[in-house]
Amino acid sequence: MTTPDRTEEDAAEATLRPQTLDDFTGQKTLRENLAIFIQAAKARGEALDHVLLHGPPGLGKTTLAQIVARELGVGFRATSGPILQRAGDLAAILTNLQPRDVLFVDEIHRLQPALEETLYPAMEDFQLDLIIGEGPAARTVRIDLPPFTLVGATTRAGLLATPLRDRFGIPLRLQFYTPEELLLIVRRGAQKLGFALAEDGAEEIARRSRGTPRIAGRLLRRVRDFAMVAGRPADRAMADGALARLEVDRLGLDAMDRRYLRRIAEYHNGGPVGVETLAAALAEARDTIEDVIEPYLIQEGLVMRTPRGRVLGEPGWRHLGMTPPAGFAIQPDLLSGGDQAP
Ligand SMILES: Nc1ncnc2c1ncn2[C@@H]1O[C@H](COP(=O)(O)OP(=O)(O)OP(=O)(O)O)[C@@H](O)[C@H]1O
Ligand SMILES: [Mg+2]
Repeated sequence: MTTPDRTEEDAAEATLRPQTLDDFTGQKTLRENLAIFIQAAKARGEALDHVLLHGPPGLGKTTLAQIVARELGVGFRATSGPILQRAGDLAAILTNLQPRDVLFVDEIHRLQPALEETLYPAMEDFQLDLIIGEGPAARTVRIDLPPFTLVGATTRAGLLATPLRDRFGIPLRLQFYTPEELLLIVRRGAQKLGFALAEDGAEEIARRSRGTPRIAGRLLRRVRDFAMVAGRPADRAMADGALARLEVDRLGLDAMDRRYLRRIAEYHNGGPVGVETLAAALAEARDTIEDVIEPYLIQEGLVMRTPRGRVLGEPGWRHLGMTPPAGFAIQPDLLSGGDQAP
């Protein structure tokens, strides 16, 4: 339920998606910087420099990419790393862009290496090198592209090859949202859905959304369902009951989060334990653990990344209702130079 990854149900998200930079709550510094770069590019009549959006799922990368195109008043074309298979597909998209258009490439870290190399001259000089024909008769033709803005999105910038990362003039990192920001998002969402949500009900949802607008939207829609069926107003008690039934705990963690924490506590005495070991034990992909589960748990201090593996933090033990083993203390050497990706 609280997995920040996109699911089918999130098709309903479109209704809640902010359309303008002003409508976009939170990420204050990022938003202010972006507004300036957009204004300057528009004033010069040039394409905006390439933008890299990175951060955990559900924080607003796709939303921001659409907003950038709308604020620039240009066309928006979207594709994704795994969808693009052949250089020809990418060439077709690039040559069909209008000047200053935004090309959004989601999950850009999953782009094939060969396509990545096609992108380098396209991003840098707005040129495309195409190989025509085969064997000895093959020749390269160079095609001029309209100036465009590539907006790339990735859950971890560390997964990108350095030459690709370096070609983004505007790298932007999205942060988890504060409960106050989420409260604004929940209130606004309830309004858009035409749903009477009491202030304390909104607070409860905001507090338990794992710092993630996608989860806030999802919990909001579910609480609305419970309130409708129960025929009672959606206040704190209603929200609390609904979230408890969805197995969202008081910190907003879901069953998977708790399974992860319990594994470290019960099988590894609090760690350190390697991420591969955890992935195998939990039957989850390592990427899912690192991109989806861990970022929030780390931010909240429930778990820590150390060079020797994951270690349960004191709040992690407390949240599980367990006491740390005797002599539990984080050794300073464990904390220096963690293997955390940038
Ligand atoms: N700042 C915000 N204010 C209000 N709603 C937001 C905000 N950011 C995101 N949302 C909502 O959260 C949902 C998820 O956002 P989005 O799809 O942009 O996330 P994402 O970062 O692209 O996720 P993924 O990594 O899974 O692609 C959207 O429905 C959007 O309406
Ligand atoms: Mg997205």
